[in-house]
Amino acid sequence: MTSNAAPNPTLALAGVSKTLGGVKLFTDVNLQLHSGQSLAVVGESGSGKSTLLHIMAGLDQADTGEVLWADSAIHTLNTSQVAAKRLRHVGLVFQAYYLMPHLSAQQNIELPFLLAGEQPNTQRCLQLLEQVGMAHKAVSFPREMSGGEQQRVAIARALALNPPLILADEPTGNLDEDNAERVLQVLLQACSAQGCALVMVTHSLKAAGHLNKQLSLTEHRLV
Ligand SMILES: Nc1ncnc2c1ncn2[C@@H]1O[C@H](COP(=O)(O)OP(=O)(O)OP(=O)(O)O)[C@@H](O)[C@H]1O
Repeated sequence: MTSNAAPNPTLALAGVSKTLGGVKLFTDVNLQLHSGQSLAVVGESGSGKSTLLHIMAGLDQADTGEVLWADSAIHTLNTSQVAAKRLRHVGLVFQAYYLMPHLSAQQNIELPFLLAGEQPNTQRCLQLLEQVGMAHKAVSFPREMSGGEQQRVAIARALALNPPLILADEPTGNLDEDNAERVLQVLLQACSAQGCALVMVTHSLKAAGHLNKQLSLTEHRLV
């Protein structure tokens, strides 16, 4: 590749389809997302948004089609190869947060550094806690936090290693209006300042409107 060639998209899906439990969720999903771009995926409950996000994350396999992270065709890799790449390439925010219950808020955000074999960047972790409005709960454990507080820690954790791709499932779902706005700005700032690409599943059309592009899973198509 020459130095002025266009970079590969951070995330690309081509011809992706999925059927679960005999029910067709979606078919022939195609998209490309580049550094700095943000995409909201909306659609009715049960339309398959979370499943699509899990396929983008390499946590679930498509029945057909290709999933690429930059130059890696992850549909051709085995589970441990995908997991190793995911650590660096993808920051994930799950609907159910999945914080480690025996770790404090700060330790949860430091965890990606340890998994990547790095010394935690304490300054960055504290800065992220501050950005999501959770600095005052740095030493609190998940059981001592509300759902919305855990959600904000999960968002900070997803950003810790500054991954090229952020995949967030309803990241504002449990937040009041002010905190929803706050975490949206944190996610969008990661796009504009760090060049992350962001996919956000949401039921909130207001939240979706903050992103560059909005697509809907409707009648088995992403349109
Ligand atoms: N392991 C599974 N086996 C069978 N069906 C499943 C499985 N996981 C999910 N489903 C079904 O697939 C459909 C899509 O689920 P998914 O969670 O992707 O939808 P969604 O659009 O994210 O919904 P919501 O907006 O309510 O979170 C649902 O009808 C769900 O019941």
